[in-house]
Amino acid sequence: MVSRFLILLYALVSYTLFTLSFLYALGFVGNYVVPKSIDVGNPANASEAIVVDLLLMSLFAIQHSVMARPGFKRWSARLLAPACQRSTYVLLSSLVLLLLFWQWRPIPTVIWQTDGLVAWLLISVHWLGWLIAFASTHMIDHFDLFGLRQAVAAWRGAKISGQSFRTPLLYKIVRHPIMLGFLLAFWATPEMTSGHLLFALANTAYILVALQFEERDLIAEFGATYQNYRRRVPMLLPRLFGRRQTESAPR
Ligand SMILES: C[S@@+](CC[C@H](N)C(=O)[O-])C[C@H]1O[C@@H](n2cnc3c(N)ncnc32)[C@H](O)[C@@H]1O
Repeated sequence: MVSRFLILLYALVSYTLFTLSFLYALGFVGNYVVPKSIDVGNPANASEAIVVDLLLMSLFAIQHSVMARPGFKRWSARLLAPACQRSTYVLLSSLVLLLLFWQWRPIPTVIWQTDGLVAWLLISVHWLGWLIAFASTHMIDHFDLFGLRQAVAAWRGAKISGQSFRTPLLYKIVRHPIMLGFLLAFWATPEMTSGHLLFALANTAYILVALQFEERDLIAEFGATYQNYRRRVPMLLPRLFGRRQTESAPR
C-alpha cells in the first residue's frame, strides 16, 4: 500500500515538473513572461554561447534518446518498478530541460525581423505548433506518455499494459505530429536571432535523427502494421494533394 502510494506520488511530482517545464518552454522559445528566455539572459561572447548551448542541447538529446531505447528500458527494469519507469524518464527530461533554460546563453544578433501581417502570421503558426504538439499527445495517449497511467494502474493493482499503436486524427496526416508541432513552434518567429536559429537548427537535426531510432523501435514492436502505416502516411510534411488509400488504416 505504502509503495503503491509512493509510486503514485512520484508520478504526480514528475507530471507536475513536466507541466512546469512545458509551460516554461512556451515562454522560453517565444520570449514571453519568463525572466530568462532564448533571447534574454546572461550575456556571453558568441563562441562561449555556441559551445554552452550545444552542450545543453546535446545533454537533452542524449538523455532523451538513450533512455527511450528498449535496451535501456530492459536494463533499468532491474532497478526500477515498471510503474516508475516512464515517470523517471519524464522527471529526468524535465530536469534537463530546466537546466537548459537556466543555463542558456542568448546570441542576440538578429537574422530576420518582421512586423505587421507577416509577424502576426508567424506568431499564429508558432502557437499553432504548440497546440498541435500538445493536442497530439492526447491523440496517442497523453497520460501513458507522461507516466500517470502506469502509476494509476499500479495503485489499483492492475496490470500495466504495453504501448498500443494508434493513428487517430493528425496521425492520419503525418506520422509524427508532436515533432511537426515543435518544428513549427521553433521556426515560426517574427524575430529570429542567432541564438534562436542555433536552437531551431540543432533541434531540427536532433528530431530528424531521433525519429529514425523511434521508427526502428516501432517497426520492431508493431512489424507490418507500422511498415504499412509508413508507406501510406508521410513522416512530417503533410501531402498537399491526398493520395488514394489502398490499405485500411490501423486504429
Ligand atoms: C514523444 S512521443 C512522439 C510521438 C511521435 N513521434 C510524434 O511526433 O507524434 C514518443 C512515443 O510515442 C510513441 N509513438 C509514436 N507513434 C505512435 C503511434 N502512432 N501510436 C502510439 N504510440 C506512438 C513512441 O513509441 C514513443 O514511445
